[in-house]
Amino acid sequence: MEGVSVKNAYVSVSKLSFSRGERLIYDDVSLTIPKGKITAIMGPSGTGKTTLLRLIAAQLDPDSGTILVDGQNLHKLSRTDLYKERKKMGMLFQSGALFSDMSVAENVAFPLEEHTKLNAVSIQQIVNDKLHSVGLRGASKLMPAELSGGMARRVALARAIALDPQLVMYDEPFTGQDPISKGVLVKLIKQLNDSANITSVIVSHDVDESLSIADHVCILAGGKVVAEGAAEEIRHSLDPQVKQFLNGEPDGPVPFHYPDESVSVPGLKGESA
Ligand SMILES: Nc1ncnc2c1ncn2[C@@H]1O[C@H](COP(=O)(O)OP(=O)(O)OP(=O)(O)O)[C@@H](O)[C@H]1O
Repeated sequence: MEGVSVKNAYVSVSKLSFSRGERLIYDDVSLTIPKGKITAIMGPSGTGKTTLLRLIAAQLDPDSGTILVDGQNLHKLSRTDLYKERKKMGMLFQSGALFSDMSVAENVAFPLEEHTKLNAVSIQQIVNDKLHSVGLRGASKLMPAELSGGMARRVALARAIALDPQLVMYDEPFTGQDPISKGVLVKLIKQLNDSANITSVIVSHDVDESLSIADHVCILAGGKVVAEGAAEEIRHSLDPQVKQFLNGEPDGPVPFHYPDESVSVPGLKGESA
């Protein structure tokens, strides 16, 4: 199912290979992230989903293959041009904690102060708008330590969209959130995607939450794309690997164990006994 043709690609990954030391993370992978839609990237732990986001953002370079973002190969750009292009991307990484010594408003203002020449009044207006869009305008003066986990994630989201990005990448946005916060985040991601015509990519283990808003789904395992297509198609897929993943079954075609060369079974590449 690799290399599904999708009209209006915002990100096109073509024949991507990438290794970390001896470990082949991506083996000739092609996939598409459609423009203006929400794409969910799913797959077992350690497959390389975060790595894929870092490759798309050109924080890492492919060993071979190409990644085009809005038609541009970011990996070939000069540092200055790459810096400009990165401003069009918002990233909400798991590790993207708020600055603890800055208020909520100062956190959201930070990218605007770093990357624009806007005056303080304009910055304040944008900060208010962004906080309003995540329902936290009233929290602008609070410090991160005064926020719940769900509120902190929403502030981080307001910061990620401060520069009006065309592409927003969310790495495990729902992790550690209670069901209510998860529901709020799901709605927010969908709302932001639709209202600002953003292209969104969600990397997540939360199958139900991701599938509830995804238009396009890509399931990765063992260095390959095991399934890619419309969310509806994937949900009804009869492919055993897809079913194993969507149903959270520990045993199936996708190995549970991290590859261990010392006990690998001949003929089963990347699978341990
Ligand atoms: N900086 C690094 N140096 C070496 N190996 C790394 C580095 N970062 C990640 N890896 C390895 O690359 C592989 C893919 O990691 P990645 O974080 O992309 O997986 P993931 O699918 O996002 O996992 P999870 O769902 O558990 O977050 C893992 O085997 C990991 O150990």
